[in-house]
Amino acid sequence: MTTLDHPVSPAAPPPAEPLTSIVVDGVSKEFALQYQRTLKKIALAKLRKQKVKDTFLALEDVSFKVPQGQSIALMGLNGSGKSTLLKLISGVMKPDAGQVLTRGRISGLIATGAGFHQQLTGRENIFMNAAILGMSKEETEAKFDDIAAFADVGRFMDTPVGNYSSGMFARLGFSVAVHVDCDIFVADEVLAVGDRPFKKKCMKRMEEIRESGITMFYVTHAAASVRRMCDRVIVLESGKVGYDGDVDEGIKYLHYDDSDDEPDVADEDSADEELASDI
Ligand SMILES: Nc1ncnc2c1ncn2[C@@H]1O[C@H](COP(=O)(O)OP(=O)(O)OP(=O)(O)O)[C@@H](O)[C@H]1O
Repeated sequence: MTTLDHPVSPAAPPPAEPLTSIVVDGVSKEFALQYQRTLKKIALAKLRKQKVKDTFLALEDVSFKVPQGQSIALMGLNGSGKSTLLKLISGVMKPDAGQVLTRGRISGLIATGAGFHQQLTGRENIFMNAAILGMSKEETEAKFDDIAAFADVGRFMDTPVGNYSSGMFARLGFSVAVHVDCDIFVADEVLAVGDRPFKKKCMKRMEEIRESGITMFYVTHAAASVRRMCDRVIVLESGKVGYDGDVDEGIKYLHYDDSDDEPDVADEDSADEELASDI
């Protein structure tokens, strides 16, 4: 990942045209699929003239630009390449072809608990995670009470996160991510974790992030929250951009509004609708 010049400064006068926040230009990412794990199995497979490894193109020639302040829902079926694209944008991974350019500081949540150390306490992990996201110790100290209040893990703040439930883990990670001053916020299915009150709090916070002019790029399957929070939908299909444009058209494109959904899927959708309207 390369950085675009001139990070957004709060002191800068508002430009006539929004600055470009993210450029994804002809990006491809290939993964190696290892069929045999041990040396013995590899040797046996080679003797039997079986394939020991293969490659898989998770992203193929993906291109788009995002203006500063736009809020994008990255959608698509399981395995279509959403998380991989998010990792390339956040700089966790490098593309094999093409380039990704971003402007300013990036924060967000790529994987629940990524960068957390099981043996360290919630408090220690907040400081470590915040440092990874580019916050100084003083900055973290100043925001610590807000981060702790948002995570709301109570007395568990001073116990090792290895003893946390998966929801508590997610709350802590999300809480640090949303308290970082950033220009781009990326998030992978944040609303898929946590209980209902926490989901509500996350959505509210994400709305605040959006309203503050931060570029948002997040993966979701929830049509109602996309309608509420996004200006644009990008749909990935087997690693390629299948759709890029208006939100309502994007949801239609995905058939997420079809009335012949399975009952449990319809329930999930109406819960999402309810959650979005609750806020
Ligand atoms: N490190 C890796 N090694 C090999 N294959 C990988 C790796 N990471 C991802 N893949 C493969 O790349 C494809 C895209 O994965 P990715 O996680 O980006 O999809 P996704 O759209 O986020 O899926 P989901 O909705 O299930 O989270 C999948 O087939 C996955 O198995």
